[in-house]
Amino acid sequence: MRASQQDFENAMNQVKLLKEDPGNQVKLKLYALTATERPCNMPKPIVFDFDDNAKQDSWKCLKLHMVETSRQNYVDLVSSLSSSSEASGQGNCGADEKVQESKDIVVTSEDGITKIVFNRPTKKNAITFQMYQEIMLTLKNASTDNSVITVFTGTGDYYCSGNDLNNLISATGEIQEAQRDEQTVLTRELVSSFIDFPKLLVAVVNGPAVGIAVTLLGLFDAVYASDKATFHTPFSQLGQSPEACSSYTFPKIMGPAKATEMLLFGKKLTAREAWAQGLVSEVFPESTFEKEVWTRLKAYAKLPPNGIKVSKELIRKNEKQKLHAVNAEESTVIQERLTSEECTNALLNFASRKAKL
Ligand SMILES: CCCCC/C=C/CC(=O)SCCNC(=O)CCNC(=O)[C@H](O)C(C)(C)COP(=O)(O)OP(=O)(O)OC[C@H]1O[C@@H](n2cnc3c(N)ncnc32)[C@H](O)[C@@H]1OP(=O)(O)O
Repeated sequence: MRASQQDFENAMNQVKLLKEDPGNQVKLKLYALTATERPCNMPKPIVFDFDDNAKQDSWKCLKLHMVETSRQNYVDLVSSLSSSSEASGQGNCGADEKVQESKDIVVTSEDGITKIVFNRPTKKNAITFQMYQEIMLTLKNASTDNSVITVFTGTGDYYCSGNDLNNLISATGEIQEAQRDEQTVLTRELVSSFIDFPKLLVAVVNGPAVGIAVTLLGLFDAVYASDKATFHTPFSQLGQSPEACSSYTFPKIMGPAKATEMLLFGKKLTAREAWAQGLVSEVFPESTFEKEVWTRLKAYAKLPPNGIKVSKELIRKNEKQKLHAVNAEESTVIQERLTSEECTNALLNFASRKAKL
């Protein structure tokens, strides 16, 4: 069946909704296929010297055939573009239905950069169970979308205050036993998705970072920090133990003695101290932080993506197995810690507002 005028008009509208630019070659082809729809001032071709009526009829017939064929070709081409755009859109985090809808994790994709924003400023961007799920889904999508770099950052004055300590506490202020397992499983799965993430992963640390928001940084490829950022892992104060492979990555990055200060004593580092210890790639003055970092990232995102991907793979591949083993081991300890009296008291104290860092 030939494409109707309506099919053709629908296809013209569909082109405007394509998620990806089809490129100049395709655009030219689409333009050419609409030529028969546009008025043409060129004289009609006189091939044979038949009488005028016969020429008119034959021209009308030819024109109708050209119009129908062009319409059909146009509709077919747009249809193939739409389906390939949808297929790649499934891996496009910006286009993902759930992630797009979330208010606490905001995802955008532009200039080759997938930006994942902790967006819960009234709670200092603390990570809820729902946010754990959304981050994992976003990373999964970002690993196959068109972006070159994936960036985490925060809204408001904090980068992220870590795990939401209310994840385990009921509305009446009691520890919810059933949530302990969920917390352990989610933490392990989240960390796994960072270990396996194949593309460049960059943290733009706009303000204080606490707990798991800090430990995960050991799995990033680059960490840019504002000079008002701080880095704090108060596990001992919370009766907890390190996660996100930090029991392995931190001693490796900064040496065991400095890692002990952070992970065991809960020493809070300034951005410059974190840089001096190798956890942060570069520190920027707060006044120029956003501008400088995003200009730089946009330039990096123009680098050939496949070269970057294989280079990251080379740097990380020998560590992956070890990191997964560490993740598993840390999860076992976290599970134990969550049932400990020390941790229970710390969580209840936080819930009753007796404790703050
Ligand atoms: C529990 C199992 C964990 C397993 C996985 C392990 C994960 C590791 C971690 O990440 S542990 C979490 C570490 N984070 C913390 O301990 C931070 C706790 N928060 C604070 O100490 C303070 O809120 C602060 C220092 C981050 C900020 O203090 P400030 O005085 O500037 O602001 P408020 O305290 O008034 O905070 C504003 C509101 O935000 C809520 N909030 C902040 N952080 C968290 C958090 N991590 N979890 C839950 N809620 C948080 C805070 O309670 C305020 O809420 P309110 O306005 O309703 O009172």
